[in-house]
Amino acid sequence: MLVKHGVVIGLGRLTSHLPSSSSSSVLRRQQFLVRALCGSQIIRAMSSTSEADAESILRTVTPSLDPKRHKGQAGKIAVIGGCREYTGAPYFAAISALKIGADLSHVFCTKDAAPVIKSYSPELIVHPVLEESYNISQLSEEDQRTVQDKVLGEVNKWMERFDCLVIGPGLGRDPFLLECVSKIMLLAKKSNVPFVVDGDGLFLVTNSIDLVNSYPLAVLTPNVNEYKRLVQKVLNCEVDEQNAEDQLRSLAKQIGGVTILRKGKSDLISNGEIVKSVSIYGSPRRCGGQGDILSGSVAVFLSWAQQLKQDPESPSENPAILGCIAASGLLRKAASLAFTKHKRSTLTSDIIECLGESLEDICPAS
Ligand SMILES: NC(=O)C1=CN([C@@H]2O[C@H](COP(=O)(O)OP(=O)(O)OC[C@H]3O[C@@H](n4cnc5c(N)ncnc54)[C@H](OP(=O)(O)O)[C@@H]3O)[C@@H](O)[C@H]2O)[C@@H](O)CC1
Ligand SMILES: Nc1ncnc2c1ncn2[C@@H]1O[C@H](COP(=O)(O)OP(=O)(O)OP(=O)(O)O)[C@@H](O)[C@H]1O
Ligand SMILES: [Mg+2]
Repeated sequence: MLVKHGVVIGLGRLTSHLPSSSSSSVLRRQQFLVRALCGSQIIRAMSSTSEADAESILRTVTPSLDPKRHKGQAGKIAVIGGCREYTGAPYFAAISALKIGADLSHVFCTKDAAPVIKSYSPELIVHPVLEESYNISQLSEEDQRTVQDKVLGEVNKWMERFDCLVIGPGLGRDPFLLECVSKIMLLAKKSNVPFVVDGDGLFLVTNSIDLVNSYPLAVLTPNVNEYKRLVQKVLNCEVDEQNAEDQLRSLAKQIGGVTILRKGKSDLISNGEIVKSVSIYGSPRRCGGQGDILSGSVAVFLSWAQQLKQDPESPSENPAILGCIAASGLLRKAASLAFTKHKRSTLTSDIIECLGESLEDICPAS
């Protein structure tokens, strides 16, 4: 629409110097060419614009609060992330999942990060199971393997209970830890558990693309840096802003049809076939942690969209695409509301506080 307006204004400017009553064939031809050019721009802009109706998708995928449902049916999410440096990111992702309506939210993090994350919230179930190199470097190779098996055993005993994992917020880049996480991805794939890969999970995946290649239940949520690295690695070229939609489609196709949510001024979403955008006005504040809210939210909406799939009346679109659109729309609405209240001091926690009110506005609880 904005592009359309831009073109219409441009047309007015371009033709304003031409006398409207001119009978000169040259002038008439110029006017015709200008209109034809601008007209085709409008058509091109409209046909390439694939803005999703995020509010309507939010209404479709959000389940009603049915008293017959038991704990767990509205979603069990697990975040794999949280290390010495980063405790905020996994907390933001996990608490956002609960605030949107998931029933249970787990965090699998390192031993150092666990007490800190627990102290942020008693609502989260925190497993201090991940290990970093500095803790095991004095061990023999065999003992290191035993530690890794123990970590994987701890995660795997829960795996089938989860509706979706979020892999990467605040994970860090420790090599031993990332090796364990790559094996956690293999376990999730074996159990057909969907996962959202974000933050340092994307660092891991970009260097080992096979971890997600052709897994239809994988969603990648890169920010500007993470996207650049993915494009360079997978497509062997630079990011092309002029052909952003086509490039995203090619990237998702090249990784075997995984869903990619490219974060930015507009969020762009593709599974290698369709491309959708979500451009609802959000917030001009770019404080850290908003991507973590998004990854936790995608996990919840994806799980809800998966449940809907069992209903023959359900929308035919891929649950991962629906989950991404719903999460992006809700985050932007909450960010906008938080900014109205807090202006320059808006923080990620303020946006999390607005998730409930924003969802309520679209899908009232009763
Ligand atoms: N409150 C919290 O706890 C929050 C924690 N957060 C968590 O932070 C982690 C990184 O995510 P981010 O978004 O800062 O990564 P991004 O924009 O690609 O990098 C920016 C620049 O930093 C650099 N760099 C990063 N890590 C590096 C490393 N280990 N060692 C060396 N360089 C490193 C990076 O360099 P490059 O990747 O280009 O080599 C780039 O230049 C991730 O786990 C995220 O979840 C966020 O969610 C926010 C809230
Ligand atoms: N320039 C922008 N204008 C409006 N919204 C934006 C802009 N850039 C990002 N966003 C919104 O903020 C959300 C988070 O994107 P961002 O690029 O900040 O992620 P991130 O860097 O991974 O965040 P985090 O700090 O949590 O790691 C996106 O879903 C998007 O909707
Ligand atoms: Mg991030």
